[in-house]
Amino acid sequence: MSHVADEVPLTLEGEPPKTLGLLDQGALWANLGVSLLGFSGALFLINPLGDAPLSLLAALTAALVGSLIGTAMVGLAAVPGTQTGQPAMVLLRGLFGARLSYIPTVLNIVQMVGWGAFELWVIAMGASAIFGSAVPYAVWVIVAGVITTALSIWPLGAVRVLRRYVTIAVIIAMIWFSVDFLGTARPETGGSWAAFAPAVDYVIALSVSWVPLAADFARHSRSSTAAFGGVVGGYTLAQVACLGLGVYAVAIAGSAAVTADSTAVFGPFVAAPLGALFFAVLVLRETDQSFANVYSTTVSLQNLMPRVDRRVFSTVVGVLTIGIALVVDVTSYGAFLGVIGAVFVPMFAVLAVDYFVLGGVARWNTEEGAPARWSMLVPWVLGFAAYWLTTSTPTVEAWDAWWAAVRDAIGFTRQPWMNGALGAALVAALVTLAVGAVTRSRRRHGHDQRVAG
Ligand SMILES: Nc1nc2[nH]cnc2c(=O)[nH]1
Repeated sequence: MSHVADEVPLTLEGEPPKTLGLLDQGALWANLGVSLLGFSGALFLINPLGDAPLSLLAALTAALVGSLIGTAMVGLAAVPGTQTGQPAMVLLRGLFGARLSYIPTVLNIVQMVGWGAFELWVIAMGASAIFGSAVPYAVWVIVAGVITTALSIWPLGAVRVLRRYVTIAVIIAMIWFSVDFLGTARPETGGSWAAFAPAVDYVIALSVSWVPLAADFARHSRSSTAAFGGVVGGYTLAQVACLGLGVYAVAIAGSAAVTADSTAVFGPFVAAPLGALFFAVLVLRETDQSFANVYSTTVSLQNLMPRVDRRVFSTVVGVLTIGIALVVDVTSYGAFLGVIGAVFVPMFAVLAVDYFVLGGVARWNTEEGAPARWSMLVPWVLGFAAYWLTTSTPTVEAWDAWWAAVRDAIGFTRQPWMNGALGAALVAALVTLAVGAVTRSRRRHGHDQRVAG
């Protein structure tokens, strides 16, 4: 069924090739960890509350701790993909049953298309920072969208290109900018650790946005160790480097300027000696992010329509993300994308506990007729609620006020060290264990009655 040797089969029915080793996974995830969006994100890392800047050491420690916690979750979501050979949304058939898995699948498609469009926007803004206004925004969006679509049609080839050529070019560019920025700037840091927990919170949120697509690539891993190690090692190293560089870039550009316009952070990169050249490497490489999103949308659509050629989906989704990036103000999508973790983090915590702890690995049913498992919705919904009870990320006023009222009603006080993603994962995991214990004791009781009768 495969149209190219060692490529992903065209429909869900083909056997996925297991060709990605630790270096391939590490290269993929290291490239996903360096993001043009991450440079301006350093603003929130250094001063997440707006009035208590961290010291440089505190900020870098928060970047490391938050990345390790976040990527541990992404890594756990990846391993069942390696073991079953199934993409992320198909894995959810084993958790909820085939029909119920369509609900998170549709949500995932909406968020991945949003991320894809957001990435095309940031690529176009990065290119405009290099070339000025001579080339219109729309042209860059279309060029980036076409590259993204091509990469999505040859996904394993794309990962190989990342490993062989792109990673080394990105490392050189990052070192180049580090040497230049360290010589030019003093980071705008304070001396405090007071906002350490909110800074970790922010970095966890950056990392866990990748939870829903981890298995889409891990299904091609040679081993679970390669998948888990590639995610945690590659992404953590790269994200800490990206945020660290961002701290200096924000200092050079001025935090007020970056607060007013996040793309102002690109200025210091372009202004560095040979900066346009090395920044072009980072901008071109950003297509790995839009590719990951478009490809993940493609395989998610195959959970709904398993026999449709994935190249058709990739082309349609590629065109759709181009269209959205051209006509919608994608930055308004940003807030929605930041909080979608509330849906997927508890869901994958339920999956991890059911799969690894409650023996799911031996009975995981990813068939098209997998029966519904309504009981698994309970820990998911409670984990979702726990996210909103514990998070300090503001969203829209009415929604935040509603959750503040719930907190009051149940007498729960949110502490500054609490984290939405961790709270959601913990509650979802514990409730899954409880549901598992009840189900097991019911089954045993039924068995005893049958034996007695
Ligand atoms: N899923 C996803 N998460 C992200 N986090 C930062 N950028 C992205 C992206 O493009 N997709």
